[in-house]
Amino acid sequence: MREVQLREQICLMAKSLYDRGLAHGSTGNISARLEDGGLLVTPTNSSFGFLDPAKLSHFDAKGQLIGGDKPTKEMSLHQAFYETRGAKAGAVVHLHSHHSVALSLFEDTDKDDFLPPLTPYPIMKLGKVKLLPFFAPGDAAMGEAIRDLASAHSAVMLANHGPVVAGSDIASTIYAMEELEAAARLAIETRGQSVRALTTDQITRLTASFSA
Ligand SMILES: O=C(O)[C@@H](O)C(=O)COP(=O)(O)O
Ligand SMILES: [Zn+2]
Repeated sequence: MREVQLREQICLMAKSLYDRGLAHGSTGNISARLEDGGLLVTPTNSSFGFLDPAKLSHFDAKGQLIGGDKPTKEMSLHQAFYETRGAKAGAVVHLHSHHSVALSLFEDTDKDDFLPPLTPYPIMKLGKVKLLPFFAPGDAAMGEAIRDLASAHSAVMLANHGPVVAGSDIASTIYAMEELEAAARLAIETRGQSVRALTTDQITRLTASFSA
């Protein structure tokens, strides 16, 4: 996708998240790869509801900031996904979406498989979501934690903070993020009740259609 179109798409999709309450205030950040290897990134302290395509932070393929406003404080987090996932990574999205954050607060949440296997789509679109410990926002140690996973997960949940999803392009990454939030909501709403989860065999078959 050309730079002008990508700028428009980032702002349009961010506004859609904001309008539906998936991003509030100035929370969250988005980055997306340009055809020349550079990156477009949401500026720090910007609101998804009011992004200006012309003001997105612009990095060249060498990682030098060459235009736009000051980038998100989470650049080390985003960079770690691009470094470890190579050509598979075309976009990275981070939110503070409500139900995902709520699910990360429970002591008994599975750290290696954050979402309970209740429906197919989260498994097909996200694989296993890794629950990482709490890091202060902007802490470069988050990038190290992502590098330690060595591309085994395309989605992680930062405990007491929010989810981060990497994908091949901006649209599919945001759709996968929405799936994560919907699955977390279902997990919260059915918590403590006697529900029929997917079986191990069903999960294995669904996992086969996802490649991290
Ligand atoms: O939680 C935070 O502070 C950041 O992770 C965040 O969501 C927004 O920070 P900026 O992208 O620097 O505005
Ligand atoms: Zn955040």
